[in-house]
Amino acid sequence: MLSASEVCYGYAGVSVLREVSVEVGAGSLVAVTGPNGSGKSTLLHVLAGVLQPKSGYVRRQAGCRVALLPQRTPDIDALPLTVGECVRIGGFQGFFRRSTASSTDSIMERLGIADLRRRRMRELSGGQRQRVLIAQALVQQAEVYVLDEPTVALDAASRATVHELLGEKVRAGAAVVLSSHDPEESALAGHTVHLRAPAA
Ligand SMILES: Nc1ncnc2c1ncn2[C@@H]1O[C@H](COP(=O)(O)OP(=O)(O)OP(=O)(O)O)[C@@H](O)[C@H]1O
Repeated sequence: MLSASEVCYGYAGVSVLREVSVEVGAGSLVAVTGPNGSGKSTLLHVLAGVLQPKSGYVRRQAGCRVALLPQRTPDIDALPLTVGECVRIGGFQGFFRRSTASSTDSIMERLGIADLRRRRMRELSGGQRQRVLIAQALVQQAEVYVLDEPTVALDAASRATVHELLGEKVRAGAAVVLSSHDPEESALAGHTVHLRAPAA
C-alpha cells in the first residue's frame, strides 16, 4: 500500500533519517519507535508525503489516500474553530464525505467529545484537544492512517478507545502507522521500525 525504501532526510545539512526502509501493507499496524529526536515525526511526514526524501523513494499504491495526525498543530488554536467544525474539516486533503456523518457522530461519541462539539478548540484541555484531532484523522476515508504519538496526553480509558478504533480500521483493511514511546502501544503493531538516537 505504502513503502519507503532507503529514505534519507535531514534539516539544514544535519542528517536525521539514514536509509530507512519500511513496508506498510493493507490491514497492518506499523509502529515507529526511538528516543526523542531520533526522527519519528520526520519519517511519518515523509511517509505522508508532507516532506520529500533527499534520497531514496516513497511509493504509494495508486489511489492510496493518507490521513495524517501531526504531533504539533498550533495553527488550529489560532482559528475560531469549534470542536464539531474541526472534526468535520477532516484536516488533510479533504477526504471527509457527507455520507460519513453517522460514523463521525459515532467516533465523537466513542472518544467522549460529542458533548464538546460547540466548544472552541483553544478552550480545551490537552487530552480533550488530542481526542478531537484523533477524531479528525479517523473520520477521513483513507487507506493509510499516519498518527504521530496519537495517545500522548490521553488517560487509560481514552487510550483503550483509540486502540479499539485503530483495530477496527486495520480489520477493515486500512493500514495504521503510529509513533509511540509506550512499549505496550508499540506491542500492538505487527511490525516495528526502531530509529536510533541521534549522534551526540
Ligand atoms: N523543522 C525542523 N528544522 C530543523 N530541525 C528539525 C526540524 N524538525 C525536526 N528537526 C530535528 O530533527 C531531529 C528529529 O526530529 P523529530 O521531530 O523527527 O524526532 P522525534 O523522534 O519525532 O522526536 P520526539 O520523540 O521528541 O517527538 C531532531 O534533532 C530535531 O531537532
